[in-house]
Amino acid sequence: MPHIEIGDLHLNYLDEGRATGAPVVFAHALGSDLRIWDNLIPLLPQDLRLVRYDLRGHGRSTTPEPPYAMGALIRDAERLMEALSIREAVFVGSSIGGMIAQGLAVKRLDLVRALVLCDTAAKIGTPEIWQDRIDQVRSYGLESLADPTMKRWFAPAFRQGPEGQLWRERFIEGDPDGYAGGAAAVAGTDFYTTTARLTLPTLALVGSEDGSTPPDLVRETAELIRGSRFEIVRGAGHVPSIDKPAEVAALLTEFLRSIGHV
Ligand SMILES: O=C(O)CC1=CCC(=O)O1
Repeated sequence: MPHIEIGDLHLNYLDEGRATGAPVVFAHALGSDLRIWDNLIPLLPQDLRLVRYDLRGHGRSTTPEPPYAMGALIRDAERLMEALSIREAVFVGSSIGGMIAQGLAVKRLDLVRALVLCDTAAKIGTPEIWQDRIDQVRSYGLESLADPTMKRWFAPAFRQGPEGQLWRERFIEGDPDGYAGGAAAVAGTDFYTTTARLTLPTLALVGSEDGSTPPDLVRETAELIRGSRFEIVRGAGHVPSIDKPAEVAALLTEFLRSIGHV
C-alpha cells in the first residue's frame, strides 16, 4: 500500500482514478478507515483523481501515542496533499473527517476549492461524552463500544445484515489508542466561529437515520457556510457512503458538475 512518512507517522493512502484528473480527497470517520469509501468510489466519474487515506491511529496508518489534537489531524491532511502535489481539491470528509475538512479549508484555501461535509458538524457531542468513550475504550476495549456505535451508524435492517456485521467486526479490529486519540480531537473541537468565516462551494449531506450527527445538527453547520447546499439521504445512517452509496454518488457527481470539477 502506498504511504507517506511524516516524522514517525506512516500515513496510508490510495490514489485512484486518473492521475491527471481534478482531485477529490476523502477523509473517513472515527473508528473506521478508508474502506468506508469502497462502495462509493467505483460509482464516481473515473476521470477524477480520487485520493483517500487512513487517519493516524486508523486502518493501516500507524498509531502515535494518544491524545491527538485536531490541529495534528489537519496537518496530516496538509502534508499528504503536499506530498502528492494536490491543490484545489474537493475535500470530502465524513464525521471527524468533515471536521478536518472544515479546519483545512480555514487554514489552506489553496488546497481546498470546495467541501463535501458528510454527517459532520462544527462541534460533535460534548467533551464529557467523548471522555466517557475514551475511559470506556481504555478500560474495556473497542468491543464494549461496538453495539452502541453501530446503532448510531446504521439503521436496524442494515446493521443486522452482512455489511453491518462486517463493519462491527472492522470497528472492533481497530486500534483502541487510535480511537481514543481521535475521540480526544473531536472532544476538543469547536469550529463554530472559524467555519462561519468560510465562503466556498459546499455540499453538506446527512443520513436521515444518523444517530451521531442528526440532520438538524448538520444543517446548522451547513448554514454557517456561505455557498453551501444541504441534502438529506433518506434511509441512510451516519455513514451513507456505506449504506446508500448510489445516492451519495449521485449527489456528489451533481455537485462536482455544478462547480465545474468534472
Ligand atoms: O461514533 C460516533 O458517534 C460517530 C462519530 C463521531 C465522530 C466521528 O468521526 O464518528
